[in-house]
Amino acid sequence: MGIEVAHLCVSIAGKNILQDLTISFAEGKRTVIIGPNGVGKSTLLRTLAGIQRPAAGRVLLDGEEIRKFSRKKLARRLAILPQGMTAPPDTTVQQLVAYGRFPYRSIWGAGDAKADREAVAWAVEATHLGGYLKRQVATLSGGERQRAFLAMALAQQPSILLLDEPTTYLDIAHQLEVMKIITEVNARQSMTVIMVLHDINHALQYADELVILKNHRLYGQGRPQELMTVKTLAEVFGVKADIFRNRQGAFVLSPVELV
Ligand SMILES: Nc1ncnc2c1ncn2[C@@H]1O[C@H](COP(=O)(O)OP(=O)(O)OP(=O)(O)O)[C@@H](O)[C@H]1O
Repeated sequence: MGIEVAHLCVSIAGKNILQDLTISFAEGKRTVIIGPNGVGKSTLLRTLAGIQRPAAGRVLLDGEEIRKFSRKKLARRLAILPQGMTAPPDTTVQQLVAYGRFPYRSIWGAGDAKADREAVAWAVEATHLGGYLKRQVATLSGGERQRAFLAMALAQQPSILLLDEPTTYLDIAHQLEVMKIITEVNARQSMTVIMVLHDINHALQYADELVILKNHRLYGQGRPQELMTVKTLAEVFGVKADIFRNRQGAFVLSPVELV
């Protein structure tokens, strides 16, 4: 069943940020949300995570209203990695990743130590952080830090992973590394991944499905090859572009000029 929104409207500070969105997110797939700056992509992600309350409409997880889930119950199903995460001073990578286990602790702090160890070990392995466990998060490079926060989210063992621009500020090799980790986790664990990306070529390469927002509404949802056309780029981003296939057979987009 997974996660869906029905006639979702969100207002912030008296402004309508999302209007009448109805979207069912494909279970076990990678959905990429794209759209112009300020259209409401991060707001949609926060609303899916239960952080932002809808003004109208519903957010459903397995057919149940998300607001009915306790914080811990929700965190066992769903993890979000917002933009610009920072860790408390002196936090080590090991401690950071272990924070991901909070939904599995009782109010007394007790948990299943073996399950915690296994989940942390798996998250560390998936993100290739084995050599960094004792390092302070503050001393990591941008790419390492992003992997550390990703590991914390993975340690939650969610079935739905929400990522807000996970490759921002990373160089091209580290962008690919993060996208590869996300792709592997999605494939091996059948984890539903919903992420906001700005790079349209990454969206084309890594999305099973695209959700495109325009003017705070749903412009379209579907397979990248079908939805991401020259017409869509002109209508949504106001950009004229060439689209062609690279040697791997993937679609690549080259912006040419403003419409
Ligand atoms: N706490 C807030 N107070 C006032 N306005 C807000 C708040 N949070 C978001 N907004 C506004 O809501 C709109 C949508 O913001 P959001 O961050 O969801 O857009 P976005 O599509 O993710 O943008 P970007 O691509 O620039 O990251 C913006 O106009 C933003 O200024």
